Amino acid sequence: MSSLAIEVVGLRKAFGQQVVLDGIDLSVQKGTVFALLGPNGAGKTTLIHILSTLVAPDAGTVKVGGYDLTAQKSKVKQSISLTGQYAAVDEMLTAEENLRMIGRLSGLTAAESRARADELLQAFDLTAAARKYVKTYSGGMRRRLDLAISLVVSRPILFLDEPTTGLDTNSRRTLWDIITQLKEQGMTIFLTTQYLEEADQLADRIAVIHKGKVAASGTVKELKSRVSEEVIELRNDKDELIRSIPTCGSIQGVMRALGELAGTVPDATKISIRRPSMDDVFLELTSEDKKEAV
Ligand SMILES: Nc1ncnc2c1ncn2[C@@H]1O[C@H](COP(=O)(O)OP(=O)(O)OP(=O)(O)O)[C@@H](O)[C@H]1O
Repeated sequence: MSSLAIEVVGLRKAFGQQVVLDGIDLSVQKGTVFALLGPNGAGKTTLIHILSTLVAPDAGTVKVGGYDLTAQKSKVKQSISLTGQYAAVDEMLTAEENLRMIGRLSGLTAAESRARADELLQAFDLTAAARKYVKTYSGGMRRRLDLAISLVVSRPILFLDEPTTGLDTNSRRTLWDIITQLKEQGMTIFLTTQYLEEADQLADRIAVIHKGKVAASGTVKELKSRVSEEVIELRNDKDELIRSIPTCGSIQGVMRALGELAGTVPDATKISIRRPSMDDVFLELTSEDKKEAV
């Protein structure tokens, strides 16, 4: 049996004249977290919608859970859960009612639905609020419920479209913990995110899509090492960043970079050297004028 949960080869999708995905190749190992990054409008949601059978591709082969997306669509559906940006939660019901309703709709008995709802409310720290209307929930509680709802019936592959967008730091960290636990239970998680830190924290592998193609893919470490070894940062009195310069990490590289800068940044009062971040990777891969490391 293949060790891959998702295999995509030559995937294409256009909406009218607009080519959104122009030959995407990627693969995701079972039991790992895979993060898809890309600028706004890069096609992340479109890709997740194709992989979760909501949108048909124009060309390419896609296997999800070992099944062919086109020829074995119902098998694919039975292998996946999806939490989208606008999940189907009824705000006029309580969390408990929402979970039980989805259980019943998914074919569980009343007793099974109740037991599964209780289990998920506990796992997602929603027991105290279980009987409150969802419309009274905070953004973080709401997002935990979205995720819980998509897990009422346990499936091996979970798609998460921007799971933490708009959440505060604490809620984001709680969701990261939950996602990590799901992975530890053996689930494969494919997520899209605008937060590079999220990909950095969670993902075993990352793909950056840009202009319809995979601009780069690999582990966080591999992607960071593609950019530069070290980044010099210059800041002013107010600690605002005024220049960042990628370097090859050698003393000569740092000296060269500083030599080239001489006299060009009179406002700079502080200097630091740091490892590249995912932001550097993202900018390097998606910006029109790339900065070469010196
Ligand atoms: N059903 C559709 N009909 C026409 N155009 C569409 C449709 N769905 C998406 N698009 C277009 O495809 C492009 C990619 O959209 P998509 O939502 O996949 O990007 P994204 O990377 O998820 O962006 P964001 O980070 O802003 O959510 C956009 O230009 C969008 O307008």
